[in-house]
Amino acid sequence: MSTVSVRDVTVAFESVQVFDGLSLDIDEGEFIVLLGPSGCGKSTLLNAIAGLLDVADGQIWINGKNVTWEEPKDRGIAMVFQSYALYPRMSVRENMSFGLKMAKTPRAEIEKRVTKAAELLQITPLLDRRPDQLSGGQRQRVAIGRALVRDAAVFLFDEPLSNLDAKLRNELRVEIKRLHARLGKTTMVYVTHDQIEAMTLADRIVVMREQKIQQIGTPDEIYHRPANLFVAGFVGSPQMNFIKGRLENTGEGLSFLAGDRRLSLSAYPFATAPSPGQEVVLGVRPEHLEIASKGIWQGFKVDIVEPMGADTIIWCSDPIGSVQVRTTGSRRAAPGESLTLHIDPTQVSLFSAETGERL
Ligand SMILES: Nc1ncnc2c1ncn2[C@@H]1O[C@H](COP(=O)(O)OP(=O)(O)OP(=O)(O)O)[C@@H](O)[C@H]1O
Repeated sequence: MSTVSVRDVTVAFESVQVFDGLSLDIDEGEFIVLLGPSGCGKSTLLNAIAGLLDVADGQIWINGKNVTWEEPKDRGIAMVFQSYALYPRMSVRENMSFGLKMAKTPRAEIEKRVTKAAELLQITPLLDRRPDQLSGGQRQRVAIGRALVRDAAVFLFDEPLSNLDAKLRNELRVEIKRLHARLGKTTMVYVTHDQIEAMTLADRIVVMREQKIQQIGTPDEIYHRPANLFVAGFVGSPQMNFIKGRLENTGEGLSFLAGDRRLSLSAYPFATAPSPGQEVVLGVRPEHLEIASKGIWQGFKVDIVEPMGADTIIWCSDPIGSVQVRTTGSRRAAPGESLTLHIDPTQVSLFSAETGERL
């Protein structure tokens, strides 16, 4: 059953139309991440689900109920924003209780929920402190706790970790994942432009660009079978290598050709019927360019070597374009050295040069 259903939604800001009939179904208990560059419409979509802005057309359903015209507080959702927005003069306990008090929840029930949320987030020892006596990470935990006590079926997060330093962000990311697992059936919709957060947290990622959904898929699908050149280039660091070329029928069946480089595509799982002569872009992840002792892709010249600890990134140049190779941390190479690369054709992605769509 879908917990959140966005049906053919259009949003307009005065003269600017943001979505034109956007639809998305989110299942009960799913962790959905909305991922995309600044301005792609992630927050607008989240705010439309939350009821913080009106839709011009279409419907929003939450828990089997049409909530398109319901107030945010009546939608069965809880939100966590980038800025914690805690009340500075109230203790953590009071901050977490405030919304429930306003809703006239009985005192014993408030106490029970705050105790449980504090335990889940490991902030019980902080309950009597004020926000200015907390670190950034602790404040964001309190903000999550304040959402948690609402016992909502759907949690909406808008870049909740982007104000934190890298170490805290990693810690809290793991906490959020653990929280989702513990809560079981709670649906989470999480906005970020950080692909690591998206890959590690999501059951499914929704990749957006210019207010349109580009692809919806598991992190594995998004990473290994990107639907188009945009998704392929946006997800993955270092970025996927792109090599321009064309499809040709050779003695080995259909092949990719770029300059005098050739790759047999007999094992490539084409999603659409390929046409020989077609201009294409070959996409290959840096970790799928293997340094080999022999092979047909010889003579790639090493430009720069970046030792990263766990792995090494080697930048190579070639008449067909420059590529980045990800190899083991202990591998070294000298600038000017010549490398032979092996590519497994089942690990590559092919895109139409004309449309950018996956072939
Ligand atoms: N109040 C508004 N009035 C006019 N245009 C708006 C308004 N809010 C958002 N937009 C436009 O809608 C588009 C989507 O914005 P949105 O904030 O949803 O993007 P985003 O992906 O969340 O970006 P960011 O990561 O920078 O927050 C942008 O082109 C933005 O300029």
